[in-house]
Amino acid sequence: MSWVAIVPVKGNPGAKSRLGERPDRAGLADAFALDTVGALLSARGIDRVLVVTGDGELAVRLADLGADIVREDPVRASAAPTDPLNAAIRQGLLVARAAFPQANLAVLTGDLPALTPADVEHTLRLAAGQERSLVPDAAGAGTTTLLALAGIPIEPRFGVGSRAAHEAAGHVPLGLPASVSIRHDVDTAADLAVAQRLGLGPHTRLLVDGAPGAAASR
Ligand SMILES: Nc1nc2c(ncn2[C@@H]2O[C@H](COP(=O)(O)OP(=O)(O)OP(=O)(O)O)[C@@H](O)[C@H]2O)c(=O)[nH]1
Ligand SMILES: C=C(OP(=O)(O)O)C(=O)O
Repeated sequence: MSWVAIVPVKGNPGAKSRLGERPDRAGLADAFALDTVGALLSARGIDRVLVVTGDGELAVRLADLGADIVREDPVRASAAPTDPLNAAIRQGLLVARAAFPQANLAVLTGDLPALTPADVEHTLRLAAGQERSLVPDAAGAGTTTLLALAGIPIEPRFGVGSRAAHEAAGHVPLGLPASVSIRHDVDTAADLAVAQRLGLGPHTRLLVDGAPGAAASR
């Protein structure tokens, strides 16, 4: 089966504010996106990765990895000032549906620095059996990945309580244990310490290993 991934990336200066005021915040936010996209590009079954972002510098680095960039529409975002994340995702979904009408779609948050290609491939195998599905975050209330088969409408409702909102819209949670990398988005320093134990992707590992103990002690 053929899948297109859509990844929203806020970019800097505002990204990952819940990591707190720390000098490596912006670099870590970039690294999370690079590692998420790198794992997706290495996963069998993912044909294209579309990144929706307004951060031009990061877009160049993501494009160098092999991502297709959808430049976030500032008009669209400002028309939905309370919900720019879902506005950006809708923008990516429109591009994907128009360019790849036969593809199944998977929306992933761009903050999965421990994501492995093997976990992506396992997720896609499970998702092939459901018109609409989702992967909850490790805590269970949020969503890291929202999936729909080709031609099935998909309405993103990311944000607080998104798992329940997505389930109400017909997305079935896939049977993945909380330990798998695809359930581990990183919002806080504590999340980063957990992701470090799972195994970080190369961009994030470089930053975290450069400051030993930083992830666990903040
Ligand atoms: N393109 C785009 N992506 C967004 C936007 N807001 C959040 N994202 C991305 O959506 C994913 C999940 O968002 P969050 O976990 O809230 O990330 P964040 O907004 O950087 O983090 P906080 O500042 O701590 O809320 C991450 O990949 C973000 O980069 C947005 O306005 N536009
Ligand atoms: C975007 C989400 O959560 P968070 O911002 O906490 O990562 C979500 O779970 O839909």
